[in-house]
Amino acid sequence: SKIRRAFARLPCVKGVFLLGNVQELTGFSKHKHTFEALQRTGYLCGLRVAGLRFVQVGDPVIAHELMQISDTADKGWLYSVFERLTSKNVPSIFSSPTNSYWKSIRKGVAPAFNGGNLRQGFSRLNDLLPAVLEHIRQVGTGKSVNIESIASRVTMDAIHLAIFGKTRGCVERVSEDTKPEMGIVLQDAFDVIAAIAPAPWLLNFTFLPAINKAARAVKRLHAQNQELIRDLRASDPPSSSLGAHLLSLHDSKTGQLLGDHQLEAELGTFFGAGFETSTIAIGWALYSIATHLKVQQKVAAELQQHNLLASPAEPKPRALEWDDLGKLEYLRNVIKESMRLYPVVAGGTLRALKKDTKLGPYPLAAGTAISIHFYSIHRNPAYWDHATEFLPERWNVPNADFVQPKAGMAAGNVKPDDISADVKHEAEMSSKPNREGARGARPSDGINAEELWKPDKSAKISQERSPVRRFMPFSSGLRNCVGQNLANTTVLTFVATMCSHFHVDLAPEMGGPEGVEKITTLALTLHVKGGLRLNFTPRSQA
Ligand code: HEM
Repeated sequence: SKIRRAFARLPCVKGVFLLGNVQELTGFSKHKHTFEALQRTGYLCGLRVAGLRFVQVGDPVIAHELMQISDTADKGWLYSVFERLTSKNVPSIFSSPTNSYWKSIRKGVAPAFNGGNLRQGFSRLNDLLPAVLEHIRQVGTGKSVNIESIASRVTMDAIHLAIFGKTRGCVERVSEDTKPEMGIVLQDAFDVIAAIAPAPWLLNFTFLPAINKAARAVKRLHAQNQELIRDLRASDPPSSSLGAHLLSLHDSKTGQLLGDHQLEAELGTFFGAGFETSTIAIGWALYSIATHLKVQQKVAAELQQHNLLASPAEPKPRALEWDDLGKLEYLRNVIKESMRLYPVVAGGTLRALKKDTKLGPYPLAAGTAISIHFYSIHRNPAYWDHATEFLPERWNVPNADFVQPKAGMAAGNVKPDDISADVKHEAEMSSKPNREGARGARPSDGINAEELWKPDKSAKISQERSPVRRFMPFSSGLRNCVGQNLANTTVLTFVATMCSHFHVDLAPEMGGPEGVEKITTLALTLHVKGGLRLNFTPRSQA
């Protein structure tokens, strides 16, 4: 009742009688409706649906307070629903509160994503792409492809490479024009979670046909995860791989190596967190390029500058190399801008207050559930000029990931080189070399994938307080995405290769950007219902 009383003082948006804000919290376009609610209420408001109450935050400064290493808030109870996806409701790196278990897993797996290891695995990732290029050529000019079906085969194999050091052969069957079987199982189970998130107990009512279908999807995922563990135990993954790291992890409570249920939770999490997200990020990046001709021309010019662009005179340009990723600055900015306007995890992250806390002017009670809405933060006009326009150039400014100091901000208190605790921590957590990584990941070892997304990581922040992040497609603070270097590398490699070989257009049947907008929906991810269709015209054609 304390939560309820405090909640009642928040600006709220009128909802449906008894049910509440169904449109903002459960509707097809809930990302837009929540954003509109936040716009009307000063970027902090209370929304409720069927007895559940959420404080929505669309202001990066307030979000910053909540996502820091403070004891203000932690991952909330809603994350336990993800544990339904693994057997026995075991916590994982994703669902666990920020405790010693989480810390031991995070520290243990982070090195698998460091620059040295990604660099080592790059050529195998890159080797996946010729089959994709060939498939698109075979489809032919004037016919559209579902880019998510195609990209998902690469992202699935890329995650397999990261875990097992080998692919699952998904790209080999790219001509099937569907997502790989394993991805379909994952997606079905995640659809269940998105639908029943606030009421996971619903899964017990298996006598209802819809729930029965959902329960079967979750069961299939459990079986799939168990098969992955058997594979992992039977194979001998390279010591730099994520799989080897997982196999050598100890439970901080028992001191024992992780058991099967824990491994299942972790493996399921890595596939669940990395597959759909990376796939859709590729889709949004190519959509943005396809719908902005001048941007596409600039991307092509940059590729040409590095001899990576196909043309009638040069139908087979040289293959992309690891070092190119560091040089394609404009394309990286294009991808960042697409992640700003279309953050895959648009609904953001959830926190529960650990103690009574004032958010902005509103005192809230311990236990209050807070939703940090990335979509709104990324479009909040108080923090972004021309917030709804697609402007890759905005990323040319140093430290553009962070709230820019405004005139009148305590300029006298500038502390040069002050990197905030969480940024330092992020860097430490993700860059400690592992045993083999120590060989592969020396700082002098050429371009490190972690450095690719400058100015963020190497930011020299000069603000009085720790820097406030306004760009957070991978979340922010300690609980940010541990796989973001792999994601960024996969997305950039895929998009660069496609743009090297093809001119990309939005397929006419999508009905232009307006048509795409109409069928864009937010479940767990912000995606185009039914998939995004694009036309590819080979640049080698005259
Ligand atoms: C473009 C692709 C991706 C996006 C946009 C993305 C985004 C995110 C976000 C927003 C979070 C925080 C979620 C929350 O707080 O509820 C997160 C966490 C996480 N992501 Fe990603 N992710 C991507 C790719 C990946 C990949 C490729 C992997 C690994 C294979 C991965 C593994 C994880 C894990 C394990 C966590 C939990 C980290 C922790 O709590 O310590 N993600 N991701």
